[in-house]
Amino acid sequence: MTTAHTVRKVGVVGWGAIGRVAGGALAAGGIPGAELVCIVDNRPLGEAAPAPQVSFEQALDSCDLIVEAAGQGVVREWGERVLASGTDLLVASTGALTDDELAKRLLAAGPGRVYFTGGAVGGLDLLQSVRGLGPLDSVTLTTTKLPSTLEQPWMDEELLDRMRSATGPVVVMSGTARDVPVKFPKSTNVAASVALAVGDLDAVRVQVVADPGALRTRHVIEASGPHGAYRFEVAHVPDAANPATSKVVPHAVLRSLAALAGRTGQIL
Ligand SMILES: NC(=O)C1=CN([C@@H]2O[C@H](COP(=O)(O)OP(=O)(O)OC[C@H]3O[C@@H](n4cnc5c(N)ncnc54)[C@H](O)[C@@H]3O)[C@@H](O)[C@H]2O)C=CC1
Ligand SMILES: O=C([O-])CC(=O)C(=O)O
Repeated sequence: MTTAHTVRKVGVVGWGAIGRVAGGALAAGGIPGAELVCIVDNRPLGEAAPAPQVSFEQALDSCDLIVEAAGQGVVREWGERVLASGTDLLVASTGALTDDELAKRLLAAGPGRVYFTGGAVGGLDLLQSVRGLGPLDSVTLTTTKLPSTLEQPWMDEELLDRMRSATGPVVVMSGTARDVPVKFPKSTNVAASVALAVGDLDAVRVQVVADPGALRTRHVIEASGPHGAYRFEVAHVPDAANPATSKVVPHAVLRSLAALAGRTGQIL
């Protein structure tokens, strides 16, 4: 049986390191079955943008899929309205889901559907599959980045000094996937993504490490339980303009869009 496909009309919210690359590829026809219809950003984008810059409300009128590539605040502020308007939402800032109430509301909202991109980490599909065998005993994530990408307004001078003068790795926070993405909102969404796969924010122990030698951003996921042991390690080249974000992330968004547009064979 053949299925009639409609072209997904995509709006990108956030024209930064992720949005520009993902939106640019969409505008160039890189994802069969999906087209870039509009862009939302709180900064003026000028003539060079490949689709009209519109308000969020206008985007909801013209799109059937919104890609969030702007920050956790946008998911908090707009997530439910996107879904209630019947528009699907692909979320990059998964850290917003550490708020249980918001997560419940988003997962219950509709008729639009919410999706999460795997972003900078791999292995989420397998970790999600493992849930079928029962709970894991231990899940850890260690994220190592350049110190400048981890500086936060809540840090005291002593910690900032240690990070800035470090000659080797410095642990800047240890916590759970519930605590960490709130403290590093632009840098540790991956912790929430691992927790989404495992199904438990509190079960995922996270270490955030600042390392002046981290020319590549590393994420190491280790998990074990009665049924097996799992280890996924990535070392990404950071985006040149925004080294907090790994260069691969817009391509993870594009992969998610290809799956949603449903035009290619796909490992889901
Ligand atoms: N799941 C994952 O693995 C990853 C997730 N992220 C998430 O994606 C977000 C975006 O990442 P990048 O593109 O690297 O950031 P970026 O800082 O390069 O770009 C963000 C863009 O969003 C715009 N923006 C911010 N707030 C807005 C608002 N309220 N309304 C409209 N536009 C707004 C900014 O003006 C900017 O153009 C990050 O903040 C982070 O939460 C980032 C990297 C990996
Ligand atoms: O891009 C990365 O490596 C991870 C990142 O910034 C995030 O999870 O927010």
